[in-house]
Amino acid sequence: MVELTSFDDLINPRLHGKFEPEPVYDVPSEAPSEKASIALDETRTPVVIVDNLHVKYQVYSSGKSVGAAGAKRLLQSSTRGIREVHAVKGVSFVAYENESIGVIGSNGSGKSTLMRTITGLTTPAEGSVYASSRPNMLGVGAALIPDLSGDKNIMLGGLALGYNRQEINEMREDITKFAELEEFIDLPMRTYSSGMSARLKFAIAASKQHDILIVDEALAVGDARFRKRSEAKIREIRENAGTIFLVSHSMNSILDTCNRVIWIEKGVLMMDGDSKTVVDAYKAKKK
Ligand SMILES: Nc1ncnc2c1ncn2[C@@H]1O[C@H](COP(=O)(O)OP(=O)(O)OP(=O)(O)O)[C@@H](O)[C@H]1O
Repeated sequence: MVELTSFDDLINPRLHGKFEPEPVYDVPSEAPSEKASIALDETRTPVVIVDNLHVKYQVYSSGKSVGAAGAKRLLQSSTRGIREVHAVKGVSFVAYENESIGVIGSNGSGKSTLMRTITGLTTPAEGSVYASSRPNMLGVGAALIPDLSGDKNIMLGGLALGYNRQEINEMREDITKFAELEEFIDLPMRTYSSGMSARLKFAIAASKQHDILIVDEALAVGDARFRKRSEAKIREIRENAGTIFLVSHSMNSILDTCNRVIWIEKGVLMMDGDSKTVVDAYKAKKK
């Protein structure tokens, strides 16, 4: 059984000489809701534990999310016009090593919010997320620069993933090949079609072996053929002892790639089980 540790420990272990199994987040609410008890399978290695997770957004009624300036205004006189969106409502589950978990649900059901909270990008209102290592969202988009060539962007993306120059030089041919951009790799990325950029981003991000990887559908774009190859790559990452979450509206992708599915509707966990059972139940409900 692995020791579950907090993000703080992962970020700077030297600051945490003594191991204290703190949750990634633990924000007690004034009136805690009844906690669902989590059943752990003792025979397998848990890598992510989501315990009674609630996520809320504060939004202006204009639809804008409340940023730093908005939060300041919240402290001032009128708070009218601010609405709360309760995007994830008491979700609990345990993900184990080597699982490939599909995350499905209607538009706006809370899938991306749940994934962002697992990676630590979004703070929960209540509940906890525990992880054995830092979960990574597949994507290096933010690190890339459109005016630079695909090749230079491989270097940038690789550095963003933590590789050194020599390692990137050894990988660049494989990445270029996987992205099918051999003839275009010296051209600026802004001249690429959206499919070509998506392929390059996927190829760079997937070059790293992630222990816990989250793939949001929006990133797994490209044409049908590339989609098949990216699915195969996802399976390969999984086989190398990784755990993968795949958010998708394509039930075929989910059935081809995942051995377990979590179905969320309006922020509530509807079903968690083997892919076919959950996808069938979801399809039946959607009819
Ligand atoms: N940054 C944000 N600020 C305010 N509300 C948000 C924010 N992000 C998401 N929401 C709201 O939270 C709810 C869940 O959204 P989320 O994006 O997690 O759903 P989703 O299941 O991923 O949707 P889709 O399938 O359409 O991508 C929605 O009501 C959405 O409007």
